[in-house]
Amino acid sequence: MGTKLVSQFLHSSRRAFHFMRTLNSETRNNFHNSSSYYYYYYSSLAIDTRVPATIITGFLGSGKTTLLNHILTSQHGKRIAVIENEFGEVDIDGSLVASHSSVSEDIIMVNNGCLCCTVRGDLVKMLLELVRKKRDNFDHIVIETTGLAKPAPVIETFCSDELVSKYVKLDGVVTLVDCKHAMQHLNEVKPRFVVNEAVEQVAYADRIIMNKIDLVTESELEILTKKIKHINGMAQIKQAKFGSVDMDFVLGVGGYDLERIESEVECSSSASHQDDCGHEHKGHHHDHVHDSAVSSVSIVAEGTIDLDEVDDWLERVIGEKGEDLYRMKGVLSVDGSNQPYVFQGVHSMLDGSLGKTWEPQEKRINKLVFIGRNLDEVALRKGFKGCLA
Ligand SMILES: Nc1nc2c(ncn2[C@@H]2O[C@H](COP(=O)(O)OP(=O)(O)OP(=O)(O)O)[C@@H](O)[C@H]2O)c(=O)[nH]1
Repeated sequence: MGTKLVSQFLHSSRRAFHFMRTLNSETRNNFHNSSSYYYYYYSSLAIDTRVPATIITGFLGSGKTTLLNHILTSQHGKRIAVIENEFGEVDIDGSLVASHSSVSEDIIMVNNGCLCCTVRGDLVKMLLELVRKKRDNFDHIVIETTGLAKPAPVIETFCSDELVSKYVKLDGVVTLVDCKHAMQHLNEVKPRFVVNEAVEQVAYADRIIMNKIDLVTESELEILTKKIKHINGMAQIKQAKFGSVDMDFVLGVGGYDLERIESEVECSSSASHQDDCGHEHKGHHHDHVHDSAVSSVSIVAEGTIDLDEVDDWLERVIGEKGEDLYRMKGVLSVDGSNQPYVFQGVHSMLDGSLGKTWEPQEKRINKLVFIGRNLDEVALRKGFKGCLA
């Protein structure tokens, strides 16, 4: 357990490559009967030919199919394969989508049942079937989940299934929010140990579409935006009517690409609380909305970090909070290195590499964002401070 993977990586090699680490947490055991660390290396210098996949999620009726139709009928030059996930015997959404589609090669696969629980194996099967038999017919996969799906297991499929992650890469999670009804769902108090799907869908998003803005007032939108940013300070947000957003907002997001972490973390941390070096950053997003068990913590701090310390600290945080730690991203200024260390993670899986060399005039600032349940903000800040060189 004492392996210093981050430091080892930096000290032993200057080549940029990724690592993936899986700790022996309860979460991992649920998905993967592995009881030991699992390291996965591959060169980020190699061209990534894997097919990107987008997960569309959002509460019942929030506009997922409407967005899907918009994607299928927009001019983006991509051939899309769709995996639809519907309860019940009649595949209404599948036929809706098909009738709107302008591209004859669209491939639509439907399964009945919930992708997030009973039929996750089906998702793996469908993805593999697509890439094995029809790879030349499409450039991107879009998966529409049911409104009650928990996104975590679907995301985990891309990270933990070796075959899937060999051929398909998760591009991003796009969450539709029904502005008229979201607050009610987000605030719904669930019995202990029961997940609030609406909150989870927001928490895991890389992109959030606040849909149906025609049905609410400006002030309602403002309050809901605060609520959403409190839960997820990492995602980019756009308001829309009938899912009408630019295609580059939903396709080609690179939400899990280490190369994009710097710009993604930039967005989220610029809206953070007072930082650890004592001055404020604009755009406070944490305005104290009702406490929700799921929230974001952003840390912005000058100074350089000791990689061994960060390694230990992240290992501890993941070990203690793995299951409750939904997403994390960071850019770190490493003591003695002219390249930042960038990382991103889902639960106990962590993926990191060296970023592009700091510009001579660039201010080397550490930026980290955590999204999770019952995060201890004070402890996270303190833990990070302890890593400063
Ligand atoms: N007023 C208004 N209605 C919308 C908007 N976007 C979608 N709708 C309508 O909302 C209803 C639900 O939209 P869908 O796209 O089917 O939502 P969904 O998330 O796929 O629904 P489920 O699959 O049942 O979870 C449809 O009648 C849409 O036409 C919007 O921006 N404004």
